[in-house]
Amino acid sequence: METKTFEQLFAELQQKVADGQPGSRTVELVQAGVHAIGKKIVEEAAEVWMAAEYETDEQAAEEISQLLYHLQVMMVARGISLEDVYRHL
Ligand SMILES: N=c1c2ncn([C@@H]3O[C@H](COP(=O)(O)OP(=O)(O)OP(=O)(O)O)[C@@H](O)[C@H]3O)c2ncn1[C@@H]1O[C@H](COP(=O)(O)O)[C@@H](O)[C@H]1O
Repeated sequence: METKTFEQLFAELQQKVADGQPGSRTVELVQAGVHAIGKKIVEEAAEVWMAAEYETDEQAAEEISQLLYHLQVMMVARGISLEDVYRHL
């Protein structure tokens, strides 16, 4: 399976939102706004916690990928770049 890096995913999401790509969940979420995206982040974070405590490595990894995806959606919605975040690492 072809894998996608964090940077590649971010570039893809930015492009989809810039194009307003029909059928894109990312475009839908960005249109729904920061409040709706924030709720998804909290939900996914809880799922990461539960998966890490009670599920397999594979399930935990999947939940982590969903959390990272939703964090990137929030960044796109707020116009925050990878560099803006990396500066704090
Ligand atoms: N990495 C992800 C990704 N991770 C999670 N998700 C979405 O987040 C959902 C996970 O949330 P839930 O388990 O809560 O699912 P749900 O209950 O259906 O969520 P709700 O719609 O009810 O809020 C999944 O069903 C996916 O729809 C993602 N959607 C997209 N991506 C990537 O983003 C790219 C762009 O996607 P689109 O914008 O949809 O084209 C894709 O190529 C993917 O690589």
